[in-house]
This record gives sequence, C-alpha cells and structure tokens, in this order.
Amino acid sequence: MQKHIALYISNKDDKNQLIEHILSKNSIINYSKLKGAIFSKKTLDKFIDEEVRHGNFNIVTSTKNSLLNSSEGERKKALLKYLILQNPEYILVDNVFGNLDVNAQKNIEETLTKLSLKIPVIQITNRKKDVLPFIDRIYKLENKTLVLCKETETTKKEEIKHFSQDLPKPYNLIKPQFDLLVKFNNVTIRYGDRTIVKNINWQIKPGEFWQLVGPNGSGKSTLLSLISGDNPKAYNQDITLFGVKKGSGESVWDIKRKIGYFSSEYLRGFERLHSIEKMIISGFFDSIGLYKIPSERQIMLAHQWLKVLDMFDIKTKSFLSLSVGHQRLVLIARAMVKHPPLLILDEPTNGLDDNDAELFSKLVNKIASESNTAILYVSHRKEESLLKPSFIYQLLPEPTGSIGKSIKTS
Ligand SMILES: Nc1ncnc2c1ncn2[C@@H]1O[C@H](COP(=O)(O)OP(=O)(O)OP(=O)(O)O)[C@@H](O)[C@H]1O
Repeated sequence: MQKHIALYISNKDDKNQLIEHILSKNSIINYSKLKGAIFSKKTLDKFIDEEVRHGNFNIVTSTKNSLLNSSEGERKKALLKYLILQNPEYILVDNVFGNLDVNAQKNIEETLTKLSLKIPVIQITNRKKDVLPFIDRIYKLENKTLVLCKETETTKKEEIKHFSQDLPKPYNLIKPQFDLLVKFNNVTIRYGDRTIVKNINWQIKPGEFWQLVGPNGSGKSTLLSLISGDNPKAYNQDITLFGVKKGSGESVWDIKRKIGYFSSEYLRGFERLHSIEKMIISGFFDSIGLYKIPSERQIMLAHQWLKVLDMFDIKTKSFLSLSVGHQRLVLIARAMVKHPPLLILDEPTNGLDDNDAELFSKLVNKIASESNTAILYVSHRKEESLLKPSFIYQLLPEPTGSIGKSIKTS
C-alpha cells in the first residue's frame, strides 16, 4: 500500500526550494526515478506562457476556452484533468483548494481520492483544514529538513496579535460628491456568444462591507474588472462609478485613484528591493517604487500605519524579507494610506497559512469598522468566522448567464 504524505508549511517556508528538495534523490520520498506530475500555480503559469508565446493550446477548459481567457477555477480543474491523462507515477499537489468553489473542491477531493488508490499523492498545504482525507503522514519543515508531525502539531496555533492602535485619520478628507460608489443598472456582459452575467443590478454605498460570491466561472472577476476600470466592456453598459457615468468622458485614472486594490496575484509586481516604509509611502503616488519626494504629512501618516501594523521598528527592512502574510499587511496599508472610498480585495487570503489568514482578516475587519472606506472582497474560502461582511452579492449561474442577488447579513 502506498503512503500518501502531506507537507504542512507556513508562509515563512520557501515552497519552491521545498518542492525541489522533496523531488531530489536525497529526500525521504525518493521518487526521482518515477515520472511525476506537479499540480501547482507554477505549472499552470508555464502552460499559459506556452499559449501566449508559442500558441500551444494543450489544455482546453470545460467551456472550450484557452487557459488565458478562463477563470482561475476553470484553469485548475482543466490542469488536473490534463495531468491525470498523462498517467503519472506520482502526483504532487500544491494549494489544491485555493480559488476553487465548494463544489469544485469536493470534485477535486474525490478525483484525488480515486487517484490515491493507484499512485502516491504528495500534498503541500498551509491550511490544516485542507489536508486530504487519505493522507497517511504529515510532515513539516524544521531547519530545512522534513520532520514527521504528531497529530496535534498541525493544530498548534501561534498567538495572533491584535491591532491595538487606532487607524490614521484620512489624508485628504474629500467631501464625497456621490451617494453611491458603484451603481450597476441591468448590466449584461457577453464574450462571443456566451452571456457571462445578465441584468445585474447592484449598488455599493460609502462605508459598506461586501463579499462577492459565486461558483467558479460565474463572473466575479468580470464584475470586479468593470469596477476597477480595466474592462472595455463597461462602456456599453449603464454603470455609474463614484457619481460619474461610465462612457461620459471620465478618466480611468480618476476612478483608479478612488480605489485601493489588492489581489493575492499582486505581489508579482513588487520585485524590487524597497523598504517597508517606502512601500507604504508609494501608495500616495500610485506607483510601485518611490520616485517622488513625500511630504512630511505623508511620511507621518505612513508611520502611523507602520505603528498599527507593529512594524515601525523594522521600517527600513526590505519588504521582500517579510513573510508573505506580513507582506500582505503592508500592501493593505499601502492601498489604504490615501483612505480611498473603496478597497477591493481579490482572493485576499489565498495562499496564506492559518495564522496569517487570521491576522490579515483582523486588519480588514478593523478597517471596515474604523474607517469610512467601503470594502469589497472576493473569496471562496469560508472565512466567515474571520471576515465579517455586512452584505453579500451572490452570482447564481444560469444557462443564459449569471444573475445576481444582494443579501444583508446583519
Ligand atoms: N477574455 C475572455 N474571453 C472569453 N471568455 C472569458 C474572458 N474572460 C472571462 N471569460 C469567461 O467568463 C466567465 C467568467 O469568468 P470570471 O473570471 O469572471 O469568473 P469568476 O467567477 O471570477 O471565476 P473563478 O472563481 O474561477 O475565478 C468564465 O467562464 C471565463 O472563461
């Protein structure tokens, strides 16, 4: 009987190095002679790159779409199917459930359970509730070596700090000229002959806390792109953002300035070695680096945010030296320094370990309760106990396009 193992890692561990190590000759697993498959974000990115650079469309999704034009969930499902068809002798799966809706999570769990009867499965995860049911042993990294975890160890929790300082006051208290931040009136979006969302009516008011939910491919990212100004399809629709009707000659930059945007994919843009302090200050200038001289008041506000995050004493440290979880806290502060009317968080806890997801959620809840910034977040994760939105906008897929429904939670 083969052994299936899980590697429970934290955001402080170097995942790429870990994968290299476990697939090497010296690893406890020693599969170096077997033909393996790796189900990971990196593999998916390689296939997307192949499509873009060389026109190789090896993987087709359930909607017969290219990977590039597919939703995250559709991509992951298609990749797993493709890898299994290659008849691997073992499979390594990383962050299996990230970006997947509840049904897709169930399907993938069933597929992997079936597969585990034939070949060994190695799982890498940083969420304890994601450990697959057939896993025989759980290992963790200690001083760069894998050690067996006792049953209770994965449930050990770090003390989560509280953000005790008050949030800084807004930089420029611009009196809003609008009662609604977002107004969708019968919005319908089509790609080719497919209708993605149909007759969407949705309004977001200042200070509200929203979660956008819906199964994979239901159109969540599409709706976000209509708000954040990136989707040209917004121009044929009845959409009003911050009191200005789309297509009435408004400037995209003017809209972007009113939105703080955070996505778990966003970290890719920040490869240069900036200090934590500079990263936060750069939020005033909508630039990734810091190329302008900040005013004293801007520096003071950035310092107040550093104190809220409890990072003031390490402000000169490189941003990249922080753990992924702490980098995300800094990026939220960066998105918030200007106190934008709207903060958008796209899959914000994807890839975070248990402790960091809790820490991150505490900061977001604090922003929701202490500022007049409205928050809109998209997440498949059941972080209900962690994040506390007051409204949910639910997309319900129908053969003729997803319809939407607003739900008040409290
Ligand atoms: N540029 C495009 N061309 C064709 N189809 C597209 C394009 N962009 C998105 N789609 C399709 O629109 C549908 C909705 O995609 P979207 O990314 O908005 O879904 P989502 O709800 O965010 O999904 P997920 O939870 O999986 O990320 C998907 O079926 C996707 O394949």
